[in-house]
Amino acid sequence: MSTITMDAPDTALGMVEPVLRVRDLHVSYGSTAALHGISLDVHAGETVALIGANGAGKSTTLRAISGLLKTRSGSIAWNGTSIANRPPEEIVAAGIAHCPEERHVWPGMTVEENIALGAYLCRSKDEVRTRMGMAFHRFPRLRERARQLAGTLSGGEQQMLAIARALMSEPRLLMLDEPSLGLSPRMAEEVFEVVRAINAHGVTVLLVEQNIHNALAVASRAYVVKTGRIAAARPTADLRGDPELLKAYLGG
Ligand SMILES: Nc1ncnc2c1ncn2[C@@H]1O[C@H](COP(=O)(O)OP(=O)(O)OP(=O)(O)O)[C@@H](O)[C@H]1O
Repeated sequence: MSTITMDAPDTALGMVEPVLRVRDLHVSYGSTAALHGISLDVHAGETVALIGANGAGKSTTLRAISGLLKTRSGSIAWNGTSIANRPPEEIVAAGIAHCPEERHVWPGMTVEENIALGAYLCRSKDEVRTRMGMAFHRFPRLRERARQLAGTLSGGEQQMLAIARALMSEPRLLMLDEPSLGLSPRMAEEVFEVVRAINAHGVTVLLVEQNIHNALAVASRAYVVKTGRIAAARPTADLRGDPELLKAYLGG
């Protein structure tokens, strides 16, 4: 397996300026290094997956992009502007939303109240109402349960709720961390249908997913993350059609 050189275009998209450009990113938890030079590009309108074993550094990469973790070195550019180490709320305002692995819905609050939490950047009640209407239009199942406590929703519904809340900031890039975690295959398929629909509406998606089948089905390109580094960058069609290649990257 060869390590790719990120300055060389890894697809035909390499000729187009990416909306998100990460270069040589190093991140540590205290004195323990987790990322050892991650580089990746995401282009407008793409769905890109980060795949790899547990502990490879996928979630850490998303957390650094969304400003939840400080970077030690390297760069993160969003539409050509550096966002590395900016406060998370500034990054949300710039158009990047992060739906973390732990869904973090507030169980004692209603569905409606949980969604409204995503609207903290809205300037008026009217704006909140309009975006709430759009959220309920997109997620009719949540509309039916608007007054229900979030803690009473199924795992899949809670995931939809977390996505609906993230969309309240009207992001241009939605980062999803393990959206199918703990869901039944049917529920996971529903969540991925939602992801496809969001992407079809022009939102770029960066996805971390342990379920390789789901990741390769929804994304057009994938980065394989291995011990804090990018081991490969491939169109998902290549990986779908070549189980041996996938095995070589992911180790079985
Ligand atoms: N809060 C933390 N404190 C200390 N080390 C951490 C913390 N979170 C992650 N790590 C370490 O950082 C490395 C990368 O972890 P990360 O969670 O980014 O991996 P991942 O690829 O997302 O895997 P998973 O699917 O298990 O979440 C691992 O060695 C992990 O143990």
